[in-house]
Amino acid sequence: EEVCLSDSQCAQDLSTTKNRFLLYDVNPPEGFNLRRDVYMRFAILAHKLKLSKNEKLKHFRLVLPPWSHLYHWTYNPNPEQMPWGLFFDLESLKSFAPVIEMHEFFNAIDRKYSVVIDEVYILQHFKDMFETGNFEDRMKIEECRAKSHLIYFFYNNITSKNVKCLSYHGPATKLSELLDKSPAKIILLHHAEVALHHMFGDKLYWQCRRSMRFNKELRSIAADFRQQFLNSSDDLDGTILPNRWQDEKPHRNAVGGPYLGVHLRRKDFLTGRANQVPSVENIVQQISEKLKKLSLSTVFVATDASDEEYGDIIRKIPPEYKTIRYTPSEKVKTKYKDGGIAIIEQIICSHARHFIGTQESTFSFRIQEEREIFGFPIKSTFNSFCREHNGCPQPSVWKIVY
Ligand SMILES: C[C@@H]1O[C@H](OP(=O)(O)OP(=O)(O)OC[C@H]2O[C@@H](n3cnc4c(=O)[nH]c(N)nc43)[C@H](O)[C@@H]2O)[C@@H](O)[C@H](O)[C@@H]1O
Repeated sequence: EEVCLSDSQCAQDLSTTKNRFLLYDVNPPEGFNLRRDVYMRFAILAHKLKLSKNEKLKHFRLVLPPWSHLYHWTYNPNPEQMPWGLFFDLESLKSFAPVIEMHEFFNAIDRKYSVVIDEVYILQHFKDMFETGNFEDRMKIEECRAKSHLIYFFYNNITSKNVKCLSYHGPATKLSELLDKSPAKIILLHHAEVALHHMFGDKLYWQCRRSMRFNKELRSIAADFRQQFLNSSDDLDGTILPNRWQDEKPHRNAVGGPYLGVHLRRKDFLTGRANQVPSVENIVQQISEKLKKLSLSTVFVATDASDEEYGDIIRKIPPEYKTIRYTPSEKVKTKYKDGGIAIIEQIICSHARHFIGTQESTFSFRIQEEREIFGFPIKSTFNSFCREHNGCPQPSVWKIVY
């Protein structure tokens, strides 16, 4: 089903008159791992549209917004549009929902030099939602409240003459009502993060999540690093998964490599959430206690901390413990950039015997989900560093469901 063998054949398949295209974009300052969550809301919508009996809805393709100008990433020299296939296993994504890369969309509509989007909807919250306490699912075209400068994925050959603001409250799947009424072939939803999950944490949610496998080369770079520096391999750690996510079965017998994995979110969290992030001394103390308790001697640190702060951590860790951080080669840096490096660090944390993350960081949440897929004991996964003075709230336990 839906297999095309060459680019031109794929483009031909996509350009059939029945096909419609749904594009979406997210609030610019949002980071990579929140964007992954927004993807799931829309992949689940696309999955449901494909199963629909309604001729107007069943031929929708969800166009993946290229990665560009991310607030947390450094670019050298100029930001470019990176496709999803650089970070994820595209075949795996496509086996859950009818998604296509932006370049597949360009080929399909055969308007390479200028793309006109039929209808653009900028999603916004209802103004009165919190005042009136009306949290019913609803949508209504209203005046635009925020001045939104549309950037169209940083392409200068995409435009639209038809831009409206849509006040919205409800799950992304409710947008099928809008898509059903609209005659448009190409629709863009901006501020897509306003639309919520259809159902957070149910079977469909986890199917979608399991289909989000990382690109094979990134997985293999992480595996080599684990093997070389952490004495960790899927064989020994009990983290072998079937080739296809569809063949995964419920299990909870993963052991993990002989190291503690930690995620220390610093940078903008140091200022934006100053009362939440512990000091280096405090972190070192929590790591040392945990290593001792688990009889481990190695900690792998995933972090966006400066070299200076990381150096401080290394200096303060007691000498009987080894601290390891992933340092990418020039080749990895050039090809995968900040996004790929962060993913490699996430994969390494996902394979640790025990994990401690940063409170309220979606980067840490995604690692927790990955560990649920690998089948780790709950206790080894849902842990956050305690705050300096403000107690020790722990993350919600969202168990995998099959
Ligand atoms: C303040 C908020 O923070 C939220 O961040 P949060 O949930 O941690 O999760 P992310 O959005 O993924 O974190 C921001 C970015 O920082 C880098 N980063 C964070 N931790 C690490 C790490 O351990 N290693 C490496 N290599 N890179 C890291 C990475 O590029 C990541 O995508 C944002 O999503 C929101 O949009 C908002 O900005």
